[in-house]
Amino acid sequence: MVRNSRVQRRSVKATEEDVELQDVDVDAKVYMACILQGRRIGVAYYDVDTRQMFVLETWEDGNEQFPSVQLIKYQVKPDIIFTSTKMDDTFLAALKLKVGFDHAAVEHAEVHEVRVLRSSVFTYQQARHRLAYLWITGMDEDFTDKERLHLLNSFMNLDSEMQVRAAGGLLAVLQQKMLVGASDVEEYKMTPVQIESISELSLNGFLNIDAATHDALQIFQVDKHASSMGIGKEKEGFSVFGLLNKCVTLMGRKLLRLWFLRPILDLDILNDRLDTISVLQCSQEFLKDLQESLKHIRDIPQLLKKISSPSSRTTTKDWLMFSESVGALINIRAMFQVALSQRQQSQLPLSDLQIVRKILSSINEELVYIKNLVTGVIDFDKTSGEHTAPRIVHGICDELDELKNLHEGLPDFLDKINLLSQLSNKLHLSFVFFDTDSSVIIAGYLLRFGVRLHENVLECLPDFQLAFEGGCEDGFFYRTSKTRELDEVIGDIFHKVLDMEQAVLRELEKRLGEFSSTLRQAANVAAEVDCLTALSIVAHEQKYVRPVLTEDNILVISNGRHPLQECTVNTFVPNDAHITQKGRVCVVSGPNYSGKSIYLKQVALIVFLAHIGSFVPAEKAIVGLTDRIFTRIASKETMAVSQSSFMIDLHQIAIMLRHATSKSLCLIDEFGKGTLTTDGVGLLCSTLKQFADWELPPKVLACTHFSEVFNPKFLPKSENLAFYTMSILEPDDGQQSSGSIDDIVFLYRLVLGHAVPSYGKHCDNTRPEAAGVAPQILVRANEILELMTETKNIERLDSQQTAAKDQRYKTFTEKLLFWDDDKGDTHGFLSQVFSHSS
Ligand SMILES: Nc1ncnc2c1ncn2[C@@H]1O[C@H](COP(=O)(O)OP(=O)(O)OP(=O)(O)O)[C@@H](O)[C@H]1O
Repeated sequence: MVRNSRVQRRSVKATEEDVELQDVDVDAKVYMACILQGRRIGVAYYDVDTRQMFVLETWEDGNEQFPSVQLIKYQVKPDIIFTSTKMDDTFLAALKLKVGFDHAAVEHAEVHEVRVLRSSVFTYQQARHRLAYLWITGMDEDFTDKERLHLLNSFMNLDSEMQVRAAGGLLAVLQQKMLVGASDVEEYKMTPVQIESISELSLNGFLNIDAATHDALQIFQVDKHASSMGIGKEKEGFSVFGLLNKCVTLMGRKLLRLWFLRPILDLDILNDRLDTISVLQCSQEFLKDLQESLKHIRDIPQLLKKISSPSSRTTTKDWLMFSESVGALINIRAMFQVALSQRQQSQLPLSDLQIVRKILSSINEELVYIKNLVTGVIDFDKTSGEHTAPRIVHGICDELDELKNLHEGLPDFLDKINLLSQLSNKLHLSFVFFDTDSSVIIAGYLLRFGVRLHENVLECLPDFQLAFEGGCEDGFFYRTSKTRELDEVIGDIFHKVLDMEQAVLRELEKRLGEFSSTLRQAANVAAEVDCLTALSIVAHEQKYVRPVLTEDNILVISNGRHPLQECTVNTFVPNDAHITQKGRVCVVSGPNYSGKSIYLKQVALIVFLAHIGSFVPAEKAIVGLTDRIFTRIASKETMAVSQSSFMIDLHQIAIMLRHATSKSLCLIDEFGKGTLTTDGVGLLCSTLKQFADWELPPKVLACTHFSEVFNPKFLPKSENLAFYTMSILEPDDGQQSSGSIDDIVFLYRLVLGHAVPSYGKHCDNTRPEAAGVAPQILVRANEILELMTETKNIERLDSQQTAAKDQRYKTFTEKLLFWDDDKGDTHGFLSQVFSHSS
């Protein structure tokens, strides 16, 4: 019954969409859907031949050609791309662009079609609904909705909104064309076509990191505003981004965020960034000066948008910021020119750096012209306030100058007339001028009398006409032939001046529009300089070193540190990592609190930072290019599918096993502890075995408390497996442990070998105490542990209450034994016994 109603609901939706989807009359090999929201891009594509669907969520950097989209198109080669009606023209143009890496390739590139579908096809709810009822090979017919959703979640992350929306939109088209079936519609069940698999697409050229990994590694951390309701701006909390973000411009911050979101694999670009940091960090003085100049650069693209928009009015402040920004750009160029002339002899010439070339070519003479143009037109001295309309300098237009002179002399002129008129007829009258800004909507010159003119007087003055009375200048205001004459001769000078100034401003804005691409390019270069300056400052302050990036599939770190953790402890113990051909699956054991998780994360963070082009917290690091970092670290509630913590863990492992390649880095932190120990051991050992069986496994770092992993019956020996432990100092063998925290010294040092699993009681005695666990619980835990180790019976725990009860029962039993029914008083005996027991 329930099932039928669902079929009905679905059919209604299908007909609504059919209105538009009917038009999809193409026969293609590769169908793709691509949508954009803010800077997030969602992509899904389906290959008809292999019946595989791929999804991807990525970020764009604001470049109008959308390079990631072009890269995906180049990789996927779609015949048709579907997108939503809500996409803007720039994005549509980017989707339509033919792709190829040189002119000849573009010439010969296949033309693909771009079709726009109603935006509702791409809503998250509809998309998720469609995905939820999708038939994928391997799905059992008996699967419940929940089971199907769980399986789907192991194929793709249902929390990634954009990829879900793109996939849903694409499915609408595919279902319309009967290319794929849905599990809840009978007629589709007849169609044997199913999707073979759904996978997350790895974007060639990028180190792919999902949100869970960002979270686990604390790459970003947003703190809500401190106000109780969380209202207000969010700010970056204690995170790797927060640590490295020493940018001083908004554009720099945005770009650095993008570098963090999309670490790259291009060795040329990465090495160039590293070269730049090497050079810059040598001169702290230069870095300081550079940041001083950068601070004056505002969000140039935003200012340009305001300047070129016909609907928004610019203020003096906008022009001041614009002029200062251009001035600062010119200053930065000058600083590099001076540095270039001084550093010719140095080992790494500045002129070899890409960023220096960009500065010299993008911040060119045109910017000097722009700066002169703006300061030559806008009168920054003559403004009445930052938020008022800008004024124009003298000397731009003769007519405007004349009017301005007249307007400036107007108060004197009116005073003279007033004086004359008062002298001539001794009446309290004056010439006043109202403009439209005044509370009275009247423009022009009026004659003011302190009293209303009598009708007899007005009869003698036929050209006098009462305009109005009162107003802010108390009195009676008349138009006369003389005031009309004044209107005609000098008129509304103020507004004429404003109009003419606006016209000059529009001309200036138009002129600047011609240089908008130069300005944008210069702004992009400034953002890059800001990011590199920030990374150089951090590299110097935190004593990071330059990593060696290599195509070889290895990872060698000497004395690596955790960038965040080292800021929070007095002495941080550095550790090595050595992953080359053998022993790529590293199992790290050790007691609680011995530094296992920190070690895993620090290795991943060093790899991550190297792919941004940053120096890394280590003494030496050779980092092989990595395609993805996977994590099974802290379980986090997910909104897309209601899952238990253990289910989330399983999904993370499933995604890892499905998508990892030899070039991936996988972090597994205590997988299997969220279920029965036996099940957990089984799952962990089989996962590690699966990786160890590869010819060249991914680089795996797994930490665990399960001692079974050392038993070859559970985890067969393999040269791909390597065992490490976090060393601790225990009391000498002969010495009796008091079981206190002081007995163990955590050395936080990774060494080869196994951890003998006798740490339990030490750990139980140490950290839980620190975490506020009551001492009696710890004592009892120790007792149980010891009895279990010695395979003895665990006796009942005696308390005062149980002892009192025991005593009562004992007394009762004794009395019962000595009682003789023939001799005694039965009634008295019973009342005595029951009064005791009650
Ligand atoms: N290399 C190090 N140098 C100094 N202190 C460290 C180091 N590594 C870890 N620590 C300290 O030890 C604490 C615990 O580390 P971590 O969480 O990695 O332990 P763990 O072995 O993973 O514990 P558990 O098994 O309980 O998860 C950290 O919060 C930090 O204060």
